[in-house]
Order: sequence, then C-alpha cells, then structure tokens
Amino acid sequence: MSWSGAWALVPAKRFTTAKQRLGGLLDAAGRATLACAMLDDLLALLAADTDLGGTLVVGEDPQARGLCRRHGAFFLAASDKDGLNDAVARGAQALARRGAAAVLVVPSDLPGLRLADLAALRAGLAGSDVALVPAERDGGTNLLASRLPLGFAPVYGPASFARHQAAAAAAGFSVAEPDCPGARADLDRPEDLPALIGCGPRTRSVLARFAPGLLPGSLPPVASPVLIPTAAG
Ligand SMILES: Nc1nc2c(ncn2[C@@H]2O[C@H](COP(=O)(O)OP(=O)(O)OP(=O)(O)O)[C@@H](O)[C@H]2O)c(=O)[nH]1
Ligand SMILES: O=C(O)[C@H](O)COP(=O)(O)O
Repeated sequence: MSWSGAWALVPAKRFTTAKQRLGGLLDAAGRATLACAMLDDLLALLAADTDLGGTLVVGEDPQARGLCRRHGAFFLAASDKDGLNDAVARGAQALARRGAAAVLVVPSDLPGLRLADLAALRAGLAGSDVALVPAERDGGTNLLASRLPLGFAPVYGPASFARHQAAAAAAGFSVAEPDCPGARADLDRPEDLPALIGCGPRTRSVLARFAPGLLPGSLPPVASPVLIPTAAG
C-alpha cells in the first residue's frame, strides 16, 4: 500500500438494495448474493493490481466492510441515503487528504473488467487530468479517473458520461477517453446478462450454484424469473 499512488475508489451500496433492475430475474436474496460476489471479485482484481496505491470502498454494508478486511482494502462509512455522487465525492476527498495522487472510480457492476483496463485508464490519466469510459448502452459512466483533488462534482445519473465530460471541461481539465474493452459493459438490466461472460470466479460460482440459467450461453427468457435460495436455505 502506498498513499502517494493512484487509488481505486469503489462505491458500494447495501447488497440488499443492489441490482434492483434484475428484479425480474432474481429474487431479493439472489440479487444480494450476486452483488456481494461481484464486489468480492472486484476487490480480488484490485488487490492483484500492483500499480495501485490501494483500494477504498465507500458505503454502509457490513458485509462489504468484511470483504474489505479480507482483501486488504480500506472502508469509508457513508450512508446510502446520501447517494452515489456523495459517496464518490467523499471518498475522493478522503484520498486526497491522505496524499493520493489520483483516483480511479470503479463500480462493482463491471463483470468483464481486467487489469489491462485499469492500466489503460491510468495511461489515459498520464497525459490528461481526467479519464472517462462510457457505458456502451445507456450513456452512463463506467470508469472515471482523475488527478486529485477532484476538481469537479461527480454527476452520476442519466447521461452521466456527457455530463462528466462537460463538468471536467468546464473546470478547465483535459479529458482522455481511453479504450478499456472490459469496462464497456455494465450489468444493470436483464439485457446486459451477456456482460457476465468472463465474470470473476465468485460471481460465476454464485450463478452456477444458484442460477445456472443466468450464465451466458444458457440465458433464460426475461419473463421466467429464476429464484435463488439464500445460502442458509
Ligand atoms: N456508496 C454508494 N454506492 C452506490 C450508491 N448507489 C449506487 N452505488 C454503487 O454504484 C455502482 C453502480 O450502481 P448502480 O448501477 O446504480 O446500482 P446497482 O446496484 O448495480 O443496480 P440497480 O439497483 O439496478 O440500480 C455500484 O458499485 C453500486 O453499489 C449509493 O447510494 N451509495
Ligand atoms: O452514471 C451512471 O453511469 C449511473 O448512475 C450508474 O451507473 P448505472 O448505469 O450502472 O446505473
């Protein structure tokens, strides 16, 4: 761990409220189990990135805090009531205060993310103040990186990619748009299930054990919900 490098910031809302848009495919326990496995896989990936100073997760979920302990990540408590933009702003501020040089905001819903994508994101930052990677489907922002302190307010939400571009430009920052192929597809809706191709081992084993029909290659019709038992059941 080194405070002076680039840090990953992972916003993570409570697992029990995550993945709502997959409600037609997974029951509540299934969505929470999937969200937990995806964060677990992401933290393992980030821990393997030797060019990162470290990882900070921002949220309120006690299980997420436990995952941080397991993967050597830091945890900053923030209420979900305050929303995603507040979580990112507060995390970036905390990192800047500790002397981190840059922040890579990495959501936990990018199942295809690879170390090469993180390296490409950092390379984008090497020549620019800010680097942005759009979501391929909905105009969202899948990766946002910036030198610290963060000089503009994050504006996650509808069409956030264009709004992040505009906010960074308005603040006088140069913006790179690096090619990060593993970060193009996020998992939001049933039609995003192909994004699970190449997902990490924990995500895959949750799906294989509880919902094999959701694994790419055998995608179920959206109209037939797959109910996932809780781990105890
Ligand atoms: N700390 C924090 N993280 C959030 C919040 N909202 C979303 N996130 C995180 O931001 C990333 C993108 O999340 P979303 O796509 O908005 O939510 P999701 O749980 O994947 O899906 P939906 O419930 O369908 O919106 C994930 O890592 C979430 O855990 C929030 O209010 N607080
Ligand atoms: O700005 C965004 O990209 C969204 O607020 C968060 O991403 P989503 O498309 O996964 O909801």
